[in-house]
Amino acid sequence: MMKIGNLVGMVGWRGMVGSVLMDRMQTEGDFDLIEPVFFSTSNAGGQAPALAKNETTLQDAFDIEALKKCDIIISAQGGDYTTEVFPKLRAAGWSGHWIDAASTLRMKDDAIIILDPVNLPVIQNALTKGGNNWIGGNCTVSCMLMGVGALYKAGLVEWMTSMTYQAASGGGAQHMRELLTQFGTLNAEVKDMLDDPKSAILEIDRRVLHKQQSLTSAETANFGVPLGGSLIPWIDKDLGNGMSREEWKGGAETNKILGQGAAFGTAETPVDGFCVRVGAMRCHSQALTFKLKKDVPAADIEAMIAADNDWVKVVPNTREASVQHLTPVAVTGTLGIPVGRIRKLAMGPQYVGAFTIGDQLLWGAAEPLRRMLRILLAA
Ligand SMILES: NC(=O)C1=CN([C@@H]2O[C@H](COP(=O)(O)OP(=O)(O)OC[C@H]3O[C@@H](n4cnc5c(N)ncnc54)[C@H](OP(=O)(O)O)[C@@H]3O)[C@@H](O)[C@H]2O)C=CC1
Ligand SMILES: N[C@@H](CC(=O)OP(=O)(O)O)C(=O)O
Repeated sequence: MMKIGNLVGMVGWRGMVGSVLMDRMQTEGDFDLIEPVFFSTSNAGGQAPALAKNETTLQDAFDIEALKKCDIIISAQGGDYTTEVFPKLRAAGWSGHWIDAASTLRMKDDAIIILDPVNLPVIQNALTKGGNNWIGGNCTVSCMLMGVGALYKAGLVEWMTSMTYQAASGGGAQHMRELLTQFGTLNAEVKDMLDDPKSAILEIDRRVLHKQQSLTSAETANFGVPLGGSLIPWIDKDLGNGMSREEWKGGAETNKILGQGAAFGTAETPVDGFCVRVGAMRCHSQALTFKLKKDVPAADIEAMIAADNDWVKVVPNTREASVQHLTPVAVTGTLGIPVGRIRKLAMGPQYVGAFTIGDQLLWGAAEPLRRMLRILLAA
């Protein structure tokens, strides 16, 4: 295989996912290895970030000729951009490597969902065969597999169901702002009563509910309904069969990442559950139930999970450890993937429960992209 060049187009670098990506790339010294070219959909000709080396102005992210010069393009710009630009770029004969955070191309036959601590052999196999479309997985799926991938790799999982608690950031920056604004609005509504220790809690509750139920459409513009002090049991599109698109991704993407299913000539592992938006900021949490193919002692399960990769951490199944280390507040901004609450369930010795959390902007979005860049540069 020919050495891959290091002219790397950066698209979507100033968005929320892009900013986390830029931060991680600087921390890990990725820019020392590449010649970055920064693109913009809104400010072509403007000043590129200080990290730019030769090309210090922003290039037009819709200019196919400019994009074609890149050996590798990393996009965190979003699905609409991918839908518009990627086909034109390939149609224009570009054979470079496309690394993308958006879901648009994930399930295409010629695309690999990248999560190298879990599926490096799948990635390397595709690279050897000339693969050049590398797509980051759904945040919930990626964080889940970083935590409990060991059980899948060991061929132990008969099926898994996940109940998710997904953060506001999954919807984007405006959703995070909306959640915090709602919290502020609710607090303001009862501030006088909270300041008075003798005030009646049921009256506070009544006032909060009334406020939640009377939020204006501007105050719920992003989520569509109140999230502050509530939850939303549906994420992404309605597939019309009772399933949300986010729930569908759980099964489809998990199997594709693991290199199993019809496309690989093997059976799929059933993975299904419910995806729920909660008032967390940027960590997705999930309660998992496994049916294992055989009875494996809980201590062995813990040991397998702990040994799987450098980021997973088994949290002892005690109250103290769980409330300290198994929360979005403890995990946000870190690459750590804690897995706790591991225990056999009442249904029988093959049934195991676990709870895991991941920062959905790190392992859930940015980190697999920059690691794929490193894999390409080392190839
Ligand atoms: N949000 C998430 O949790 C996850 C998102 N993804 C995917 O990543 C992609 C991007 O998501 P996300 O980062 O949330 O999108 P953002 O909306 O934060 O950024 C996308 C683009 O919007 C433009 N933009 C316009 N106004 C601003 C502003 N005030 N600040 C920053 N950028 C601005 C920028 O483009 P320009 O510089 O060209 O103007 C930017 O690159 C999507 O495809 C999404 O599916 C994947 C996993 C998780
Ligand atoms: N859908 C996820 C965020 C996301 O961007 O997912 P995907 O990359 O699969 O579209 C959420 O809302 O939490």
